[in-house]
Amino acid sequence: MSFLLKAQNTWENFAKYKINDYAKLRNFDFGPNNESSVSKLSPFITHRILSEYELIHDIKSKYKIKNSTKFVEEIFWRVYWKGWMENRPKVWRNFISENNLDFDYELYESAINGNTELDYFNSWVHELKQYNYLHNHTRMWFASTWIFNLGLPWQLGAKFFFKYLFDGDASSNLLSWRWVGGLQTKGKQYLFSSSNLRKFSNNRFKVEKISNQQIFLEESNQIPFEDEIYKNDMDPKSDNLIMFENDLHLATLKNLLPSYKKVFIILLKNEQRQIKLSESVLKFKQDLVSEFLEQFDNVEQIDPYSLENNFKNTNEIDIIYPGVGENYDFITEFKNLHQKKIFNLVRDEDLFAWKFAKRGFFKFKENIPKINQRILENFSKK
Ligand SMILES: Cc1cc2nc3c(=O)[nH]c(=O)nc-3n(C[C@H](O)[C@H](O)[C@H](O)COP(=O)(O)OP(=O)(O)OC[C@H]3O[C@@H](n4cnc5c(N)ncnc54)[C@H](O)[C@@H]3O)c2cc1C
Repeated sequence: MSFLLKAQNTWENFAKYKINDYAKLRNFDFGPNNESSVSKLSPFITHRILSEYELIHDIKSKYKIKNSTKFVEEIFWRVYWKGWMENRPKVWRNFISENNLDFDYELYESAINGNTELDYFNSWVHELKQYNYLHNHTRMWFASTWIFNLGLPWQLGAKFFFKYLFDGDASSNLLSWRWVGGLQTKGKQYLFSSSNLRKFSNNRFKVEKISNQQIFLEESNQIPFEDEIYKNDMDPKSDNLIMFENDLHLATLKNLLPSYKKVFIILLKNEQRQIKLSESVLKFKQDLVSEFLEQFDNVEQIDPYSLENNFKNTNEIDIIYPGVGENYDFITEFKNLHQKKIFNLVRDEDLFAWKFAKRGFFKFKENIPKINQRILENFSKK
């Protein structure tokens, strides 16, 4: 079965049979081999096999689901994190350039190998490596244990997640780790109790006491707002287009791509990444790209190293804007090295929603009805 079909089936099944219980059950992690209360759509949403906005549209117009507030809100957490990062891309740049971390290397090694004294933590490490996924509550417990119990740098935890998650995403991952650590909502750390762990793991993890160290993370530099991104739109400006594996949204790209002379897809290799990915994640990404390629005659995957050669005689290139993260860093470096002009194509719904993500989620949430309205308007034009 194709990934697109698998994604659509998973979504349909969830929307028809599970979304009603989502608010009640979403915090329970019943374990990787048990029926899940959450959608497990994140690997697809992260690569835009399904888009956040089409899910919202389906909920409102196709399935007409009434009891969906909590699920819609969670989808909007993703949109909010994306927007927050677009408004403050320096957070990503600081994260990538922070290489002088002071930590206990032996403890770090035992953490990433699942050999610590904490059985529950070890089991999450093995689960992450085996399934390339963790439930949201488990991600919160994991990050809290990593930072406050083991005393390891949050940046290394975020990189460890990137390496193994099929849904690894610059904004959701980084900002969630910062949120757990108390950097995102200043002074508000995420700590959990043994009773919380016992209840929401459905009695799988029974621990006497969760011990934490007194750790207070601080950020020395101010993080300025940036607004360059809002100068973009979705209109083609050149004859050639570059896209990346984290936006393969067939429904909205199928009309756009044939209008280009040539479209190139780039999937970065580990040598070109600041954060190295596991073989399984790279393979998953490659499989998604290969499936996408089959849909078009003028789309070709190219080796990132051959970019210079392919664009020897071209100065202007459009890209499907991949968001703050490794892909955008790569293309920015290429642009600067070879003096190219790059035009970012950014979707209207993204631009519309992101501008509300300058402060906390609760301010953003007040604007969800406006964003929903915009989604419905845009879908009715298509
Ligand atoms: C430390 C930490 C790291 C994380 N790293 C990532 C990451 O790299 N990529 C990623 O997509 N999510 C990340 N999340 C958010 C969240 O855990 C996952 O999106 C969710 O668990 C995916 O499972 P699901 O699709 O079954 O979620 P569901 O509960 O079914 O939610 C549906 C969709 O809503 C979005 N969503 C739900 N909860 C959140 C949330 N808290 N923040 C942002 N979006 C959310 C996702 O797109 C998800 O697929 C992280 C959370 C934490 C605490």
